Amino acid sequence: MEDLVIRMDGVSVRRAATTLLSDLDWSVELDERWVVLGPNGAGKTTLLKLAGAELHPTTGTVDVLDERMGRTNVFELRPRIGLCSTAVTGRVPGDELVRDVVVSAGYSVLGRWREEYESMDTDRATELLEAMGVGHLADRTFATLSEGERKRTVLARAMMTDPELLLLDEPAAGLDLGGREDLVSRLSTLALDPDAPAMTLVTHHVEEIPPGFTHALLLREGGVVARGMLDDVLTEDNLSKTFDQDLVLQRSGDRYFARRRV
Ligand SMILES: Nc1ncnc2c1ncn2[C@@H]1O[C@H](COP(=O)(O)OP(=O)(O)OP(=O)(O)O)[C@@H](O)[C@H]1O
Repeated sequence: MEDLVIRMDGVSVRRAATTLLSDLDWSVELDERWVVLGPNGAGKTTLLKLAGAELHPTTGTVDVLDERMGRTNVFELRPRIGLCSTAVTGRVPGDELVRDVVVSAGYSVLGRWREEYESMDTDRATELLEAMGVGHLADRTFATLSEGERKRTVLARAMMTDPELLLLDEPAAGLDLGGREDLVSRLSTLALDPDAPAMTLVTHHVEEIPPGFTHALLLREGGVVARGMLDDVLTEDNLSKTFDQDLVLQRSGDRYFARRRV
């Protein structure tokens, strides 16, 4: 697969009579940063679960980091993938120290299980928390953090294992305007770093696309509306089809804004 980090061929996911994803082809290269955009129920989280080796397709093939789903040991594969989602945030025990939330990722656990971690690991966790602007909160418990601080902590955790692929499921959901802008800016710094892993970010909002993201996949009802380079794919026409609304799309510098045409 050479530089391909994710490759999906003819992928469908079905549950009883419901089709969550239908005949999807998609691939992500090492240096690409993808945004997956679509309305509620479009299949975005299902797609991310396939990429995160948490779900097998009903039909078709999924290769992640050169491993074929169904033929590989997912427990060996998952530490190579950084996952940042509300589901992960929700699984963190409230009494866990913020530094331990990050450092425990290196041991593939949530919830402190060792009295002492290696000091190299604790140093790296502290560095990552500082890079996310929450270094000063390292000795607080997770339950005492604001939503924005929790998201930044879980992002630091996702980076702890030095992943080859970073998957972000609605990282800005639930944040206030300042929190969203802070996160978009930190994700932009990461996206523009040539040493950062390949990234895929799921969102409902074009305003949340961090500058530096290169590609977009637009999903609607489990199918692809458009896919390719961000500038080519993110058009008024494609966005209106995706969200089934007559939308106006504006670009200001390297950010996008959308609203309904009145
Ligand atoms: N186990 C299941 N059985 C039946 N339907 C399911 C199952 N899991 C998900 N779905 C349905 O599949 C569709 C796609 O779900 P998915 O969570 O991937 O969408 P999404 O694009 O991430 O949505 P949202 O933006 O609301 O998070 C939804 O309509 C959902 O109700």
